Amino acid sequence: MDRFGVADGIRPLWPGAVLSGPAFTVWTRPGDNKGLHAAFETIRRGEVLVVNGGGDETRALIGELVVQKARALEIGGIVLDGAARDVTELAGLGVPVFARAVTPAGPWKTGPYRIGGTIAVGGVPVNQGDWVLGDDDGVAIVPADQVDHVVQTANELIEGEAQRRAANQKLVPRG
Ligand SMILES: O=C([O-])CC(=O)C(=O)O
Ligand SMILES: [Mg+2]
Repeated sequence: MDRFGVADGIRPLWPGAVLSGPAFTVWTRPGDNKGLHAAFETIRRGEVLVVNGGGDETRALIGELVVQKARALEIGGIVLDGAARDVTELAGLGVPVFARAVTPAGPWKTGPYRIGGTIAVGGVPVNQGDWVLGDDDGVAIVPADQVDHVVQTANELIEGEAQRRAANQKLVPRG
């Protein structure tokens, strides 16, 4: 995607977290998680909860209890342009969670919020149903209408990288 689509400043909260699934979008007032609880009323198995929390780093939108809910509902994971807490427990729960920051301070729970529609995470636009990918390097968003093209291009890149890897293995020291 010409190096676009990568969410700036959004990091995995535990090593080895891997994420792949369609976006379920939420906008929330910075530091307020009422909209996340509302999202859990309709989000479906495999969908990735993607939240624009205004990039706020001072109040955790989720922690162990919210992620326990996510695990029970078998959602694909959580991506926050905002903060989280309880990171030690998150690693044990195994739900892939990506966020901008970690803070011990909890969230407000009064709203307002919006569910669905176009939001942004890390400066990247996200629509309901866009494909969300995450690993130890960070998060990328693939627009729904580009998924087929990106998968094809990625397979070509994988093939090219296999050739580069094989060529690298043939290198020997000079002199
Ligand atoms: O209190 C909250 O809403 C966030 C939190 O720590 C949890 O989900 O465990
Ligand atoms: Mg907690």
